[in-house]
Amino acid sequence: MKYKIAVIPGDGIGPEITTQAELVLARLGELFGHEFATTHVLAGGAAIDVFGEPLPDQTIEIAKESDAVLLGAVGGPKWDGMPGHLRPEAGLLKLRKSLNLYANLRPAILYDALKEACPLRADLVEGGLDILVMRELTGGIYFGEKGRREGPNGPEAYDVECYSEMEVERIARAAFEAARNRGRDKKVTSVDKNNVLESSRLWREVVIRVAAEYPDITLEHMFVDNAAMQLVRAPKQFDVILTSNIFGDILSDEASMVTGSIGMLPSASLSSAGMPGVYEPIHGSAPDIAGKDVANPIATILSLSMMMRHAFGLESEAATIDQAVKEVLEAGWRTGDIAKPGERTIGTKEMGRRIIDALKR
Ligand SMILES: NC(=O)C1=CN([C@@H]2O[C@H](COP(=O)(O)OP(=O)(O)OC[C@H]3O[C@@H](n4cnc5c(N)ncnc54)[C@H](O)[C@@H]3O)[C@@H](O)[C@H]2O)C=CC1
Ligand SMILES: CC(C)CC(=O)C(=O)O
Ligand SMILES: [Mg+2]
Repeated sequence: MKYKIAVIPGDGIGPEITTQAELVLARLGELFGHEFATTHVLAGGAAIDVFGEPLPDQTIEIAKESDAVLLGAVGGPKWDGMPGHLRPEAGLLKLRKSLNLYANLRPAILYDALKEACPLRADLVEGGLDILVMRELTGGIYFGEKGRREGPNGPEAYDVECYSEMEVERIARAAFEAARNRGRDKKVTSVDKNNVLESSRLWREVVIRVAAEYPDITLEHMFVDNAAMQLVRAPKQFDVILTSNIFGDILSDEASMVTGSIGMLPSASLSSAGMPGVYEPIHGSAPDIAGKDVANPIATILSLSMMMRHAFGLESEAATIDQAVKEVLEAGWRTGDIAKPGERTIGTKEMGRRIIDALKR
């Protein structure tokens, strides 16, 4: 079978990690007899350099014609001085909006072999961790009205947090469905700031309404400040965390570190309108380590596993990737971000090669 995949390497470590993921994809295709046909397109700083804008129409068109999109990361100091709407990050937001990718699934799993990379006390993560952050991705403050103006005390700036009932309803439904299908604690923790924000009060009302359709799922509510604390105090209490765009962005970075490193967390950004999903690591372009062959490619490789499952329904192929990653970690191979002090480390390319060698049908 042929699958069309648009690849957006992006900036910084983006090209290094997507290269490894593409090599995994090629080997997986050989093993299972699929043709994964990739087309490279530009977004982010790389697109600004060529086209003068962070998301050219051509990239959106090719993405829309594809079955799935694999993305590295965008952004970097070279483009930091650009006006907001022309920055690399604006291209990523536009891509998410253009494809209506309102549901961002960020699974934070602590692998057995990485227990020691978790900075928390061993008893807090005994038995492992498997949290799904369900982040709303096309609404909220990242997309609200923004601007500069003259205020009573001089120049000021504003960004508006706004959610419609429809936006909350569909992401809540995605979270309850996920909690049901995961078959774990069947619990959704909705994270908001309902004690202060009107948008959070609407969020909570809608979530409670949707919860009535899921009597088998336990719903609890938590303020975001408490959630940030609870994630390091007692992370095992979480099954599915349902939250807004900005809160999910922040909490998923925190959750990633609880599982060892931000270099481990994949994501799937999905729509329900027949658009292709975008599969990408949750981390950024890491300019501090770009071009040094030290970035961990596992988050990107695990994003491919999510692509196999969510875009193509290829469960065995997804399990093959997951198993290969597990075996390589169990064999003790580590990039710098998941290594103990003084432990021998391998680079991006070698980690990719070892995962490819471990792929077995
Ligand atoms: N999805 C995307 O394209 C995202 C883009 N960004 C952009 O990335 C740039 C850098 O942002 P930061 O705040 O530094 O976040 P970042 O996630 O790029 O890096 C944070 C820290 O984690 C490390 N790190 C990240 N990924 C790693 C990996 N795979 N292996 C090992 N270490 C890794 C970095 O070296 C850095 O020390 C900015 O321009 C930002 O706007 C940030 C987040 C997401
Ligand atoms: C441009 C940012 C919103 C990207 C980001 O930090 C993320 O999606 O995690
Ligand atoms: Mg982020």
